[in-house]
Amino acid sequence: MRTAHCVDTVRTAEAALMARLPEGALMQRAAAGLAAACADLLGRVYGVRIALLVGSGDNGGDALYAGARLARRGAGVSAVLLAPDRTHQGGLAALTGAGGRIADDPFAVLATADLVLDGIIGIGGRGGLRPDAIPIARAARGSNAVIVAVDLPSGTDADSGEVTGEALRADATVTFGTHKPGLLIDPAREYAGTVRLVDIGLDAELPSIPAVEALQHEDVARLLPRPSAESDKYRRGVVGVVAGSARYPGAAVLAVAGALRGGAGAVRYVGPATEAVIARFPETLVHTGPPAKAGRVQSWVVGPGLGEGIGAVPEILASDAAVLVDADGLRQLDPEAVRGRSAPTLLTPHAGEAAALLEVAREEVESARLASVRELARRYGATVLLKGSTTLVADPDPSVAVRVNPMGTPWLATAGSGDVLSGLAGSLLATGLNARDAGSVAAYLHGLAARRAAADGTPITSWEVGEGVRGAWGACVLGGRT
Ligand SMILES: NC(=O)C1=CN([C@@H]2O[C@H](COP(=O)(O)OP(=O)(O)OC[C@H]3O[C@@H](n4cnc5c(N)ncnc54)[C@H](O)[C@@H]3O)[C@@H](O)[C@H]2O)[C@@H](O)CC1
Ligand SMILES: [K+]
Repeated sequence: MRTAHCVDTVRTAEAALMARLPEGALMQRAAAGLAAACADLLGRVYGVRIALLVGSGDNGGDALYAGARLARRGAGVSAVLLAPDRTHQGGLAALTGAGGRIADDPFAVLATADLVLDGIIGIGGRGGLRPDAIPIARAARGSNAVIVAVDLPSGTDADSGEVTGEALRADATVTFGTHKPGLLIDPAREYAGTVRLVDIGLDAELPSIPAVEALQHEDVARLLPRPSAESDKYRRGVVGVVAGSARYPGAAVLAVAGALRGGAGAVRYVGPATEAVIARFPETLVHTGPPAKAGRVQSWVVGPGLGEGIGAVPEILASDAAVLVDADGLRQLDPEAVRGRSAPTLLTPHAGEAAALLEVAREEVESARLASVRELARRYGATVLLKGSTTLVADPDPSVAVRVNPMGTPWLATAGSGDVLSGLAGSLLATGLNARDAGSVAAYLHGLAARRAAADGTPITSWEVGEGVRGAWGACVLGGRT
């Protein structure tokens, strides 16, 4: 599991750790890790030209001490001081003592740099880059240098992943002690490049429940259902899929495709697309009457491609099975009906659907994904999976870590991929996973299946994503054993 903590938590943990260490020790650990990561990225240090962008706080201090270490190993290091009268004095002395210098002409230094260390602002920053930093950040980005962000890309918000002004896009970020939520959540995540975590001994001081967490192969392997010797198809769980319409029969087929690969012992399909479903998946149990008469299920998936046929939603919400509501099913969703449920409920909107539920503009959801998913979970008293480039899964209890899916790929932005995801997550619900685990494991398998299918750089279809779930499942189980 990769975990991320918010700034306040990091500050408290750092204070507790610093109280037990000699002064400056923590910054030295950070700088040593940062310098080592730069050396790794560059492949060599001697003769390399490095520009440090140094702001007014300790983030700049980290850059200066790392620069000093690299200068001692033969790099030519120049510091661009953005706030010369408030520069970290110890760091500056270390740099000049090691042969580094202060840049007279920042633009000339940046034009020839091989590597730029962005130490403008770290966790103490508020808002985007200030006007004086913007031309310098643009010159860095316009150069041929590799840009390494210190702790986080300057101008991005550590806690939320929001980018309110201009920020400096990095090729890599070296972060200290723990990930920050913004490094895992778009839009800030896109600015971070490859993220490396430097251990500065903070773990023991951090709370065990992070703000945000991301599953890895072994976590998924641990959560995946496994049938036992006594299992029969009913004990493995039955998932009911209420999807599709005369206009969108394919949504039913794709949701069933996902449901068949999520570990449930049987899939019931209820709706008007029985012929299309049976033609592809003869193993499906089909029913054309109301869902309540379809037979026992442990979970329902309702919504994909329903069009105007959303009349089944209240009936399904009134059942005592776990319920996943997606797509058209999210229209006119009654918060009271959702709140009143005792069985798990998972809502799976994309940004547009989430915006409609929250009655805000889509852009507002996209720019503040973490706040939006938390607000939806709070309002509906349900688990919410907000789809997108970094899919988030929030529990209605705000003290529970929000899961962020690290396995997305832009290739998943293709018609029908959400239908596969909802079937898959609903199937995992039927096997007994709670809503947060079912949603986050489904998003992970779905993303991994898409990545594997698109590994040769060619576009993929939602059908292929469904087909790829088995391979993704296997990769997690095999990877999880190591
Ligand atoms: N606290 C600690 O023990 C450690 C901190 N470390 C480093 O210290 C950083 C935090 O240092 P600070 O608390 O000094 O804060 P920062 O260095 O992140 O920045 C704070 C300074 O930037 C200014 N500022 C705020 N928003 C700005 C903006 N938009 N544009 C320009 N300037 C802005 C503030 O006025 C303040 O002077 C971490 O991100 C990390 O890099 C590491 O050395 C590890 C140990
Ligand atoms: K930074």
